[in-house]
Amino acid sequence: MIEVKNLHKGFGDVQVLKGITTTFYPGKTNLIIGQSGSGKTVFLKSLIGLHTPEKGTISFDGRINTNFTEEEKQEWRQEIGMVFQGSALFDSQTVEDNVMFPLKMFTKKSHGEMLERVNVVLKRVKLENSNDKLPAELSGGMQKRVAIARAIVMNPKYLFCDEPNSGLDPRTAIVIDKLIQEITDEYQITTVINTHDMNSVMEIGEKIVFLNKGKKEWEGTSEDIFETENEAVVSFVYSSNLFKKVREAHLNKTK
Ligand SMILES: Nc1ncnc2c1ncn2[C@@H]1O[C@H](COP(=O)(O)OP(=O)(O)OP(=O)(O)O)[C@@H](O)[C@H]1O
Repeated sequence: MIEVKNLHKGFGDVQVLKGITTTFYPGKTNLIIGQSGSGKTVFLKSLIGLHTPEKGTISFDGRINTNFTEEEKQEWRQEIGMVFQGSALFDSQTVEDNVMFPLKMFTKKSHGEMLERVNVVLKRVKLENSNDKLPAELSGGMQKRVAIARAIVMNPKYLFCDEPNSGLDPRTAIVIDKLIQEITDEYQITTVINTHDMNSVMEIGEKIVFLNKGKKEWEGTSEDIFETENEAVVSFVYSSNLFKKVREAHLNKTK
């Protein structure tokens, strides 16, 4: 569980995050949405410790990250998995080496043990038999699977994803979203995803936090988002005609 309390972060005179309070539970896909510039990236970077809060706290299962000793910080880093926009794989390394990287970096396992673990996670993302391929030989969707395998190879408690399905066609994007949701549930990971993708909101939004100008404007589930009267949420989420129609149909059905 990640508890964010009254989080403030700014740069110079510009206040970006203005007192965000929310809780993310294990086993749930938590989505951060909001207009460009609303503070989603600064929020995610604060969660992974790249920004230090000016005020407020972020605690990981009761442990406040700004209070960590160097040793605790090292331990906590190993509890975190990350999936970046564009997959961020090492182009000159094979799939196997990409996925093995965190194990080599953080553990003293033997090569055999590492390989065993790599094969488990590659199987989980349905990429068995791709060990020797280079990223360039894979489709965008397969590259994302490698990135997910690498993110979970250390068996993380927390998973952070920045636009995990950017650049994918809608069908592949949903497959990747569902994979993240299944893994989150299976391993009871606390997963936080930054997204622009309204399909993701509808498909895997178990908890959605809507940021507006650095404040938490609204939070709820993908079901709640159909029913909300919050004007800022409605105008953002239902800005396309397609989603407007989906919402109208849903509301008519439940009347
Ligand atoms: N390191 C920084 N220094 C100064 N200002 C910053 C820094 N990082 C972000 N900002 C500012 O914070 C605001 C929020 O940026 P952020 O990148 O978090 O938005 P976002 O919601 O992720 O946008 P997008 O959807 O376009 O990625 C912007 O006005 C940005 O210019």
